[in-house]
Amino acid sequence: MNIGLIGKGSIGTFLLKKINEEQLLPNHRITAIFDERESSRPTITALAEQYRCEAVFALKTFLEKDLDLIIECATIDVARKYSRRIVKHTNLLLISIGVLADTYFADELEKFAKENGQKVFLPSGAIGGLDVIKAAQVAGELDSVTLTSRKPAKALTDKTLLEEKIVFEGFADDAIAKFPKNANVAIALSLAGLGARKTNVKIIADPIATKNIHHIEAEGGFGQFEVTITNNPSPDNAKTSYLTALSILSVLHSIEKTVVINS
Ligand SMILES: NC(=O)C1=CN([C@@H]2O[C@H](COP(=O)(O)OP(=O)(O)OC[C@H]3O[C@@H](n4cnc5c(N)ncnc54)[C@H](OP(=O)(O)O)[C@@H]3O)[C@@H](O)[C@H]2O)C=CC1
Ligand SMILES: O=C([O-])CC(=O)C(=O)O
Repeated sequence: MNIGLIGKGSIGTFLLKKINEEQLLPNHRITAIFDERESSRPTITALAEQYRCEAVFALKTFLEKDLDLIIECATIDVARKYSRRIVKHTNLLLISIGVLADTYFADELEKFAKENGQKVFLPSGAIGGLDVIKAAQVAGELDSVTLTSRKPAKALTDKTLLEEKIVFEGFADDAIAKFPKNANVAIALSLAGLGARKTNVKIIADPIATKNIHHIEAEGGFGQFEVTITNNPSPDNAKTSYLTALSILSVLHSIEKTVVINS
């Protein structure tokens, strides 16, 4: 598969290393990196040279490339800006899943993808248990879902905290509006289950925590479910759990398989 990449941060550079340098997924290769900002030219050019792919500075050129999939690992704003045009040309993997909290945008993206025979892949990111939530929801056997995220205080606030503080309590769509770099998991959970207006979220800034801990509780006709994941942070971005990038590799790994385990 020829892959196009948007985002050269902790996830983007990890993918370049694993896929192009280490060839962890022999059937996949990142063939182009895209960034139209003038200020990014030197970095994108250097990365393209290092990882033997092409640096592309115009969206039109990027979309004309022979790409089977474009991976967005940048920001919600980037996802909002480019996704709808991307799915008119090729498949899209979104990691800034929070963009889909805007239901008008999400419906339009789905419509454009469908009309053009493309898929939108949403990895499980920094959480697990979406298989359970999806299975419970498919026949309406899911009544409540709550996510409690505990992150190092400095990932969530500029203020110095001496003790832990609940910085958000409410629904998932408000969580992502307030914490666009920390609550993508809340929207992934919403999409798997009850939607962003019915998924409860609590975010705790913890001055002692060094890991990103997500606790999911759900119940309904299926039974009760609880899972806690204690994520190591990415080496280059403490806000982002390392598992997020691994979950993208996992989607790529499954994409061409004949026997696929649901996740
Ligand atoms: N779904 C999930 O479970 C999770 C999702 N995420 C989300 O994944 C995304 C990527 O995370 P991560 O790699 O850690 O973030 P980083 O901040 O490390 O990297 C983001 C990259 O996007 C680049 N970028 C910003 N604007 C543009 C633009 N207009 N065009 C092209 N590139 C751009 C940035 O470049 P520059 O620095 O030069 O501006 C940077 O290289 C984020 O949105 C994050 O919130 C994170 C964790 C979990
Ligand atoms: O990486 C994490 O632990 C969660 C995160 O930032 C997000 O969902 O945006």
